[in-house]
Amino acid sequence: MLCFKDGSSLLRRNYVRIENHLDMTPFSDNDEHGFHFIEERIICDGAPIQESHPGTVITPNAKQYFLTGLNEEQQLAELLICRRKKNPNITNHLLVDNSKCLFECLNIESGSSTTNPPYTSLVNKGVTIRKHPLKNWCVYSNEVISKGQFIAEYVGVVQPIMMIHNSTVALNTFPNNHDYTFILKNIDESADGDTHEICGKYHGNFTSFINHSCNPNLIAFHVLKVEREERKENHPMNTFLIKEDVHMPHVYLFAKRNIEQDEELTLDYGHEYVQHVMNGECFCESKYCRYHQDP
Ligand SMILES: C[S@@+](CC[C@H](N)C(=O)[O-])C[C@H]1O[C@@H](n2cnc3c(N)ncnc32)[C@H](O)[C@@H]1O
Repeated sequence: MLCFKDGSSLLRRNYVRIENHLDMTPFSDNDEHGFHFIEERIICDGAPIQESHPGTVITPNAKQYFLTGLNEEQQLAELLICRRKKNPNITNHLLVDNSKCLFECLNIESGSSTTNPPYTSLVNKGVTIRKHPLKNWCVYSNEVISKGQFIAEYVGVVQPIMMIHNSTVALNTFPNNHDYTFILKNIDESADGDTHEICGKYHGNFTSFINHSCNPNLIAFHVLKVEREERKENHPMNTFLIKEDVHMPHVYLFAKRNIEQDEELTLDYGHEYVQHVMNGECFCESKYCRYHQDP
């Protein structure tokens, strides 16, 4: 059994059981395809880290929602902003700005240690990774998970998108043809498209092995970790950001609905990905599958 920190908590460890019912090949840390379990994302050398946007005001017309009640509107959200500092006036809620679908979470349970980031994984019993004849490795929950629960951060190597697309050697020599990239949403409006991605191919945690489903039970949020905040008198939140990394948000996975024990954890990779990277071949077996056609 592998044991690793999930990147969300400095104290808590998530447990991963590896099972391979097909050929009993052990999947280990640093196995034949060179996968290394890591605890936090790695920023690749040369990736420009932009810290800017002084005075960006977040959520001027904010509404309040609770994390455990994600609704359709929230599920469409593109960005979750996570403050490191607590605002004593606001407790346990998310704020949504409809115009940009900004999420803001405050005071999410962070454990007893002050060094803990705001998220502590609520998944106590960890996950099991098993092989499937068509999808290869799959991740299953070892416990019942409630809608809205935080699962883990998608970690890997953060790199400029061009790096992997130019690096055909790396892609072609990899012993399997699975793809492990997560495009980061660039929220810098002056920038031309997305610039960075997280590659969980060689370095990652169990989230690298989460497969696509057309009816997923997880949802990914792009999270900006606010390093510092300042008081601003006229602002409804009384705060504004003075430092954020707009190119490299963190990707946090949450339960989109209640999940049963031993249910496979899945995400919707999006049409572009399934069409172009998976050639439209989806084995999610969901009755809502967008790609499977009955013979
Ligand atoms: C991030 S990896 C997921 C883990 C992967 N199954 C493995 O064995 O390492 C993404 C790759 O898994 C495969 N995959 C994920 N979801 C799938 C699905 N619903 N149907 C078929 N293949 C899938 C595709 O090859 C895709 O590029």
